[in-house]
Amino acid sequence: MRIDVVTIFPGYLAPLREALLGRAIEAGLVELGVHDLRDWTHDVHQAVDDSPYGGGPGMVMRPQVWGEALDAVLGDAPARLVVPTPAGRPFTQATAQAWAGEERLVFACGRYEGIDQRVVDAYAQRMPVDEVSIGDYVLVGGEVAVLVMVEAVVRLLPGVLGNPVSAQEDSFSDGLLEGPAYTRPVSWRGLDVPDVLRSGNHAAIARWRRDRALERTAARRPDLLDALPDHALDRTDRAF
Ligand SMILES: Nc1cc(-c2ccc3ccn(Cc4ccc(CN5CCCC5)cc4)c3c2)n[nH]1
Repeated sequence: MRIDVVTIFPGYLAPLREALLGRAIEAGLVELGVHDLRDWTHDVHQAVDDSPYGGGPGMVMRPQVWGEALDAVLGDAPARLVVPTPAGRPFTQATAQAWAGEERLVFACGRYEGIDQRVVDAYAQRMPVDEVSIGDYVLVGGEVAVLVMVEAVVRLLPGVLGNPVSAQEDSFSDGLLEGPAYTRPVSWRGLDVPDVLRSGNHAAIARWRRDRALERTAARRPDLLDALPDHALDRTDRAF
């Protein structure tokens, strides 16, 4: 997979070259290009923003600069264009799974109050364009959202995770939050590991883990429980 990011703050994307993702890039599992939007300005001030038509607070990013940058970065290769925005469709694990199958992702990081809508509209005429939100809170720009989304997608690529089974067993994969996890020591600051986890009784352990996941999901994310298809809960599960 090739990933390109266009931003006025390329340094914000430096963490993508660290640790697991950095190793995936070095291993050639993913290619990453980070591009400074200002490279496509032609004025001495390198202006990328202007006042909003119709008034309103802040500034909007100019379409011309974005058009030159995206034309240059995209070239002729097909790609999915991703534009983070507070007004986007929710980015979920399902989105990450879907994008993990893409040959190419190009991320357009806005700043100010966002990017002139015609940039999305123009590229949507010739490629898939997703306006996505990573949560119901307002960031200062798209860069942090891109860090989140790239990490969620790249960890799903074959060969990236040391223990691939965990990508399948991710929380949200069975529709529930994952329950508590424990490791040594068996007792720590007066708190003990639940006996069942040391019993060797794998059926009991699986039941206990599912019960904790249901309990936690009911307490923290009842919306996920409501969204579960009927067959997903067995009679024992329905106690929660
Ligand atoms: N999930 C998520 C994604 C983002 C995000 C992504 C890209 C950009 C580019 C610029 N901004 C700042 C920003 C500030 C204010 C407004 C104006 N809107 C009016 C009412 C609520 C806000 C829009 C945009 C981004 C923010 N934030 N949160």
